[in-house]
Amino acid sequence: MSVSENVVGAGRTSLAPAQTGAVLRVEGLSKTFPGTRALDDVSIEIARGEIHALMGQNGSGKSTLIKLLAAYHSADPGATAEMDGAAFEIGKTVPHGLRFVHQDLGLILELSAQDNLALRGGFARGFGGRVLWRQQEAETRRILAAFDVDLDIHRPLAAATPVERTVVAIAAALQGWDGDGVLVLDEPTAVLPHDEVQRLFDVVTQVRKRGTSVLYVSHRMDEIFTLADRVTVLRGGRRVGTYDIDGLDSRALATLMVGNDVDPDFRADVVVRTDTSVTLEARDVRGKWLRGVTLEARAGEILGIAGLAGAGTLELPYVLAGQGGPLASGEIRLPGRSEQWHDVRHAGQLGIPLVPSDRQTEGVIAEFTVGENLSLSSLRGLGRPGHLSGGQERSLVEQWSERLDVVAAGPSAPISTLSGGNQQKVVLARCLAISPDVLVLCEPTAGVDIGTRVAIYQIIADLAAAGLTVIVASSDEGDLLALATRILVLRHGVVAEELAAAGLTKNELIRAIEGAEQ
Ligand SMILES: Nc1ncnc2c1ncn2[C@@H]1O[C@H](COP(=O)(O)OP(=O)(O)OP(=O)(O)O)[C@@H](O)[C@H]1O
Repeated sequence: MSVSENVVGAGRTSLAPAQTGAVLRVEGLSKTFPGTRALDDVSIEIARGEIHALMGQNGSGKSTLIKLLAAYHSADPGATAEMDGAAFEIGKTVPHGLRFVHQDLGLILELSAQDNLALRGGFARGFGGRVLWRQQEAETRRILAAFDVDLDIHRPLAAATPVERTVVAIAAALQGWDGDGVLVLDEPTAVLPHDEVQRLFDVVTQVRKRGTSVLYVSHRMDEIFTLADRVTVLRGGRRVGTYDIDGLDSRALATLMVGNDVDPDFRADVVVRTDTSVTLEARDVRGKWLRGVTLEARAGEILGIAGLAGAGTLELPYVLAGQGGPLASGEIRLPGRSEQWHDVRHAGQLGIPLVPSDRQTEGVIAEFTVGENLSLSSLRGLGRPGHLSGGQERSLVEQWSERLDVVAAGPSAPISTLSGGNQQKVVLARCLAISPDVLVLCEPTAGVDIGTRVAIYQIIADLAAAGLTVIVASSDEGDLLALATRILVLRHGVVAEELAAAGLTKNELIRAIEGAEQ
């Protein structure tokens, strides 16, 4: 399907690509890594002023395509590329009108918004190179005003919300450049809570109104249907096609990505247990955001934790796993093992595995291989005391890689060569490989594709059916609806509502999270 065959949906602010032409055109793009053909003869055209989604399963080549556009990787010979009709050497040069916000945002969190913008765009300087701070401040405010954010420009970004940081990264990318071009956003909402996603959409819509096209990578289907005009789907490094969003529904899109029928509204068939014994109790849990949470969970139960940013949702899993930091307080016990209560600051000794929300900094050890990352928690149980059995380690790694369908060149491949979603699968496998009785998950499917997501839901549901207690905190309502048997909704650090998950609709859950009247 060529760009000119597409009609952009009515009611959107962009023009049909046929009327506007392509601002970016790439043809015949391939990339081979040792042992992996990450992209194979891919073509893509971005129309002027459109929001163009790029979707595909983990490892389908989305990040590779973006890294080639950014000239981070070199391309295999044979590709051609044009920006605004001018040819450029893809993988070697980056045209002026092509800007990027990568997943890690590329910001220095110890510095303020003003300093971060100046580091990219340069400081306003006067005589003798002296920094003109007043001018610098005015320029920072001018840049950020375009995005309608109320941000303290002098405060370190560490204290800003995730969406504020994302906005600063977008502003930094667009600095010194108004109008035509393409802004590439690589999974900007991977771990943004629901309310902040809407704010980011507003920012993206403003960017488009300036006439800038957006190439938007995301695994979240609802975002694509809200925001995008067209979508290019990759599968196994090849382009499946480019489609008008208005002609698709989520099941059709999921099926294009995976290659066979997938139900994006999958709900795990987990039996609600009230007859089993309580396996985890926590009382008066407090922290940076938490203001006194008391909860209990039973064997075979999947307890969901929901809430807006700042409600303490994403802090709770860390505190329960003994990683809540110096502000954490409260008590926890695992009655299946002992009646003794433990201070949550020492809960680490209970060995509750945690799938952390930020796999880059907390989940994987970048210098280790796939196998080493996966077997890390299980080493004590492999072989005789003091003697690690290489054979047992290999078989553990093989078994879990297969079970979670980890796409890697092999167990000895560096973890950094895996796609983001496949790294997440390795982190999950590491936690499951120790056969825990209680498992705590924070954003378990961040950056994970729809097919794998459903596979992960099914594995967790099967383990719960066999007696595992699961606590799952997520900013993605889809995770909670697919998995949980019961959901605690946190507001302002306390449990504001408890919902039975059976029959719960997404709107009901969102209303509860936002604290609106039911
Ligand atoms: N530097 C590298 N060395 C070797 N293989 C790599 C490298 N970078 C990516 N790959 C491989 O290329 C393939 C495509 O990876 P890529 O990161 O582009 O996928 P993706 O679609 O962005 O996935 P995700 O949604 O999980 O982020 C994968 O098989 C990956 O393991």
